[in-house]
Amino acid sequence: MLEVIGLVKKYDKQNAVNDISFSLQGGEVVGLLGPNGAGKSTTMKCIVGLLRKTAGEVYIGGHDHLSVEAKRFFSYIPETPSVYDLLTVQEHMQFIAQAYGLSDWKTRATALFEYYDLHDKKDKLGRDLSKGMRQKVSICCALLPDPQLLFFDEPMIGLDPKAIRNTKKIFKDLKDQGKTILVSTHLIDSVESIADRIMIMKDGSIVGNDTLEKLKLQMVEAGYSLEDLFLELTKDE
Ligand SMILES: Nc1ncnc2c1ncn2[C@@H]1O[C@H](COP(=O)(O)OP(=O)(O)OP(=O)(O)O)[C@@H](O)[C@H]1O
Repeated sequence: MLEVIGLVKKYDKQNAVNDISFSLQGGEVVGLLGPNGAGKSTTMKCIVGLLRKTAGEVYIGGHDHLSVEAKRFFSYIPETPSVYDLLTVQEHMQFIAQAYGLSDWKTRATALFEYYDLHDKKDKLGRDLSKGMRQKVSICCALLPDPQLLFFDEPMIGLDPKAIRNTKKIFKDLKDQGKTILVSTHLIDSVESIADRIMIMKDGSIVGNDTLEKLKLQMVEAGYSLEDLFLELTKDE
């Protein structure tokens, strides 16, 4: 579903992403973990085409990531969900439907509003939404075209415990629907319960990449927790 080969991103002379390669199979949920500044957001933004990569190749659904064909496969939910101040929640969906040329989107939008508890908010303006609601609107907009692959950048930041629990449930449901998900975070426990695989980034490189099952096995043998392993792999020399 996603293949990243030798991705490099330099800001001036600094290598923010340092020749990384990885892939995601269809239906896999992968957590991209790393401390602040590790390069997670830069990696994601290069993959979705918001930042120009310095080198490397990225394929989505077998297509170059910048092609229209690739764009039909995925949605990206940014760290700070930005909504249009003067569009209502319903108008956000209409905007996405028109941009993607979706017919018969209203039934799907209504179902998404029901599911994400936005039904009574559908006439609210973007500027009047809380951070949690903005995120839900952002997720509904992302799901309206029914993408197979979803990128979430730091989805738990700024959410209260209830909204964090809801977001975890959303991941679980999307996983059950067979979606492929890459989620970047520095909050380990936010992905521990849903990720099939964890990739750990440090200083622009991937320093750990394994299934959660194998990682847990290694951790139990070594008497570690996932947090211990994360701190060990990302510690400064
Ligand atoms: N626009 C930019 N110009 C110059 N350097 C940048 C820019 N954006 C990010 N960087 C640098 O690139 C490196 C990777 O940053 P990035 O935001 O990708 O990390 P991150 O892992 O997402 O961190 P966080 O968890 O804090 O969001 C950091 O050293 C950062 O200072």
